[in-house]
Amino acid sequence: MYILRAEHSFDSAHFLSGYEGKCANIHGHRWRIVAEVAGEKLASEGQLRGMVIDFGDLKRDVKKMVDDHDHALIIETGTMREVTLNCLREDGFNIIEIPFRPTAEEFSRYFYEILEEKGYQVKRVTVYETPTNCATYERGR
Ligand SMILES: Nc1nc2c(c(=O)[nH]1)N=C([C@H](O)[C@H](O)COP(=O)(O)OP(=O)(O)OP(=O)(O)O)CN2
Ligand SMILES: [Zn+2]
Repeated sequence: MYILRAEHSFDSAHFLSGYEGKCANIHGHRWRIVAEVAGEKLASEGQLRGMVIDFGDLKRDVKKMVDDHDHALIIETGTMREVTLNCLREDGFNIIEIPFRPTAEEFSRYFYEILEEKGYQVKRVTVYETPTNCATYERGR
């Protein structure tokens, strides 16, 4: 099996609702997303000869997915008062609501599923929350 890897980063803020400690406050990370996709066979002719897929396509899709989350405050639905959310939105802030706690683990599954929906045979997705801490999602066999 061949495994291809592409990575991209985005800068966004989050907080962990219900967390006891500093991560309960709004703070930012440079999130680094490493996506790995698999393929059994290489193309035998044409532009893709010797390739599973074109890195250019994979890079473009990973970058688009990641850029969609850049420079935002990413919050779990229901963890911020509507009035606060509305004020932030009215003041032009980019708020992304997601239906899960914004941890590295949850993001790794989330980005895995986005790439899967685009048709990739995803092997695993790793999300670095800091340069030294990451979580990886892959399907059990
Ligand atoms: N298993 C997980 N644990 C934690 C997660 C997570 O996603 N998965 N996330 C957090 C917080 O988001 C927090 O921002 C991480 O902070 P911390 O580990 O403290 O990272 P720092 O780089 O800020 O650490 P310093 O030691 O203060 O430099 C918490 N846990
Ligand atoms: Zn954090």
